[in-house]
Amino acid sequence: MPEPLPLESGVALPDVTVAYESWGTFTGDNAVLVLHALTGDSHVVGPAGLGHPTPGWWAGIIGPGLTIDTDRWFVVAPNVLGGCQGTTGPASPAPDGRPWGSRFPRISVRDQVALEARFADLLGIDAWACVLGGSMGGMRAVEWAVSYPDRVQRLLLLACCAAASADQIAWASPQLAAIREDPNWCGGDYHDRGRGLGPHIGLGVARRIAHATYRTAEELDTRFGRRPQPGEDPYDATAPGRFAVESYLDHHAEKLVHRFDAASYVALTAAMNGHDVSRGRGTMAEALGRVTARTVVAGSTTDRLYPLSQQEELAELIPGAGPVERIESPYGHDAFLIETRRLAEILSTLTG
Ligand SMILES: CC(=O)SCCNC(=O)CCNC(=O)[C@H](O)C(C)(C)COP(=O)(O)OP(=O)(O)OC[C@H]1O[C@@H](n2cnc3c(N)ncnc32)[C@H](O)[C@@H]1OP(=O)(O)O
Ligand SMILES: N[C@@H](CCO)C(=O)O
Repeated sequence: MPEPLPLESGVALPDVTVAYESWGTFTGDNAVLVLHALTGDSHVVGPAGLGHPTPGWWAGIIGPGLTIDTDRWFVVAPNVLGGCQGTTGPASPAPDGRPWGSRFPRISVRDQVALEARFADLLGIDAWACVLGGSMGGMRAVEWAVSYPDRVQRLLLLACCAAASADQIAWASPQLAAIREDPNWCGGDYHDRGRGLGPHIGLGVARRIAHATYRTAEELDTRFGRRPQPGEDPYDATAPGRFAVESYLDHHAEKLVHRFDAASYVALTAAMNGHDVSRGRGTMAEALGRVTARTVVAGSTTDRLYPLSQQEELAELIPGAGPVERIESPYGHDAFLIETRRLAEILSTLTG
């Protein structure tokens, strides 16, 4: 970006880069903005590989002939400000050439959206035909519709909230502590210490905590029960092995540690904690009353982290939004990534 980005904190962030992916052709009124979740990225469509750590997280929904048909829509997925997939974040070089590290300024969901609005300006997109996102992506989507009502024509809010709750901040708290108390955190200035010398243990602990909140007690019980991980014995007195569910969480921790930066995890989690679309805008009803987009709100019936009551609040206070579209799923919060058939059904009411 040619100009520094003024942040809510009063700091101006220089040399901001936005990395993004897009599919389809822009015809002036067909742009769809897809906003990823905490550890997601711009890779919404396509296989893993070629620099992409995970396969596209909505590959079954977006593409030629699919629900968001890229023969019709121009789909844009930017990587978030503060993340680690190409858009400026704590691991990016500051103007002095060294990683920002602890010097990376505090950012908010509003700052992330302000950058995305500038990015839209650069692409020549005055208004999005649709903005959609789940979880942290949903926080940005609702912030977009409140900050720039005339730039959002349709809105899909998935598994998200109008303001982070005390419960969500509480779950984030041990995750942040695990990273910051890892001796390799080094106050946030570990990026130039060399590969393998970051706070990987802390990030892994954070992911284990988070991943358990993304799923449900019932699913974990049904799927893993009290089974030991094959070849391991949790009752071995000298070298206790793991239960299968522990091994499962270890696996998700290890995968994240290999693809994600701990300082981004901290910066993004802090931004999510600060999310409150009504901050400085009167009551929640007044803030959400600014939305003019045709809106659909959807949530998972078993989401214990972003409970359906949060989506009910959004649906109730956003003018014209119908009742919440319920995603009946055993998968809790992660339903917005897994239940693609139901998601396609919900999306087609907006983009079909
Ligand atoms: C909107 C966004 O952009 S969000 C970002 C999306 N991507 C991610 O978050 C990546 C991390 N993954 C996840 O969060 C979830 O796996 C999802 C939501 C993407 C998919 O969920 P599911 O399909 O239900 O996958 P699930 O949670 O069962 O995990 C499967 C993995 O666990 C492994 N696993 C299952 N049981 C065990 C066990 N007992 N021990 C070790 N590993 C295990 C599987 O082998 C599989 O490994 P792989 O992913 O390396 O192939
Ligand atoms: N699996 C998702 C869940 C958070 O919404 C992520 O890692 O971003």
